[in-house]
Amino acid sequence: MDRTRIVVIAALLALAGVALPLATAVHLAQQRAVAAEQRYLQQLARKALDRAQQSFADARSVLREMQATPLTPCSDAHVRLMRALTLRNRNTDDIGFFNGDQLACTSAGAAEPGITRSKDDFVTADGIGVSLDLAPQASPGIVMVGMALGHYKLLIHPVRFADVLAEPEIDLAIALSDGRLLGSLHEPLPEGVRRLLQTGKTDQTLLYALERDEHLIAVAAEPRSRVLTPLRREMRWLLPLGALMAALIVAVVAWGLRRRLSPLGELKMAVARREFVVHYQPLIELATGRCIGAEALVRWRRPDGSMVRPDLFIPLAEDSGLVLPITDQVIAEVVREMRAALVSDRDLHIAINLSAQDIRSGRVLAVLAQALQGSGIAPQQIWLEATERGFMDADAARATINRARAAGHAVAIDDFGTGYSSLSYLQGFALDALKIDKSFIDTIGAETVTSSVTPHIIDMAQALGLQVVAEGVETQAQADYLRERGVQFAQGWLFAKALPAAEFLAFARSRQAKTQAGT
Ligand SMILES: Nc1nc2c(ncn2[C@@H]2O[C@H](COP(=O)(O)O[C@H]3[C@@H](O)[C@H](n4cnc5c(=O)[nH]c(N)nc54)O[C@@H]3COP(=O)(O)O)[C@@H](O)[C@H]2O)c(=O)[nH]1
Repeated sequence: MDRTRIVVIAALLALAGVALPLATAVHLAQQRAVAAEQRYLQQLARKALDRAQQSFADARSVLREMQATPLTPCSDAHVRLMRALTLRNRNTDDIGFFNGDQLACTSAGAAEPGITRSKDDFVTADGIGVSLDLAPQASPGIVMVGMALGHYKLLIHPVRFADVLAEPEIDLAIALSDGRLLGSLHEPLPEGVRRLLQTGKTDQTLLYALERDEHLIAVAAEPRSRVLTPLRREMRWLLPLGALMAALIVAVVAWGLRRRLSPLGELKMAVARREFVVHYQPLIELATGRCIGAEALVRWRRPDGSMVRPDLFIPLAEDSGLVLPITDQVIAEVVREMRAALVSDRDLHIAINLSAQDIRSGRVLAVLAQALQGSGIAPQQIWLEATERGFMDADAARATINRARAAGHAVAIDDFGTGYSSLSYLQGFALDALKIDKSFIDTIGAETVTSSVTPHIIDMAQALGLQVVAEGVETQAQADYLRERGVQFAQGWLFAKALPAAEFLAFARSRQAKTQAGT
């Protein structure tokens, strides 16, 4: 994935990371505010139902007391008792005694003649007859609820059934289970609440709670706009929390982006995606001009097709330990690309660069053995190169070199002369070849201080029985000089740069053809 795509994805993630917690905070605040209001309405509805049940219970006990009195109906004492009970009981507004269906007297005294008893709308399980919407002749314009037992009927003002302390915007109402209104806190009752009592449903503008018992339904309702107050309260703490979460997500995204776009992050991804390719720099036998093999040189091919030179990422790969999987990928590529050529030409070899860590751990040998298994490539056809840095841990290096050679590989010391090791130090290691660094080859023919070192390195290497490879040969004069001094092999731009597999194989074939033709 290229940098632009990564940045775009990170920006989208950051945007989502801001939007999501903020939207969640608002949504949560809304839910909590609605739930809080709902709970409050539920409490009010419960209280209203309790209040209505209390009204019924009080009425029932007054009626029973009157039923039980031995006083002569409508006598002074009887009327006094009815008045006393009316005054004492705040759920009773008037009591009447009926002779047959004619009202004989009330708590106010003898009744006007001709007032007949109205019919009950329903009878409770304990025999109390309830009549709604009574219009007593004694108090015109007022609608009352009547409750009757035997000869007695008492009147209750409807507001007593829902007489609960609540804010003015809240509507409280009590109805019979069939929806007929018994009483409400405010008059007139809004249409939405009336519909709610009758159908159990209403529009979205109301927030409400219902409570029921066997006979009654209590409703508490308020306009949905009232939620704004608790909503603001919830937002005061949830929004900062959402903002904090958003900031955290943005910080994590920014951190991830920095990591991902850091050179190490990019290299890790490259390893995971196996973005490494191998080029092959031909190795020439100076005496014959024949191509006897190649050095495998890794390149990092970025998703946009650009190639990154190894000296730009190998040091980071070595510092981070990523060089180990990179070596593994180089081995796999060499086997995949060179298998056929190596099997058909047993004189051909490929040299693979090992890092200091590969040499120290020695695990690369198992990886190599497994890659070669069944490939038909002879271990002798794979040379291993290590720089002087790989020899710092002498015991580990010695063990790895010995195991590599025992497996059949030739081992060369690379970039010789650039480190601190001397030829005598190298005597302690069983090596096959020494590659003289380009910086020494560059001095050939030039009158520099280090010019005299190059023939000395060649002589000492030969004395130690090592094959000598000259690196970075760029001129024919250098090649001639090296051949005259007995250096067997050379590589460098004089012959060819590092080439992709197919080009290298074509180069090797044409070189073979030329040497066979004797040119
Ligand atoms: N651990 C591993 N290290 C590796 C691997 N592949 C490469 N490397 C190391 O990276 C360094 C740079 O390599 P590269 O850019 O490929 O350069 C090589 C040649 O292209 C260059 N060269 C060869 N001939 C000439 C020449 O005539 N002139 C000139 N200016 N440059 C030339 O030299 C590099 C080869 O170096 P060496 O390995 O020392 O033979 C380099 O240190 C590589 O070792 C890998 O797979 N693993």
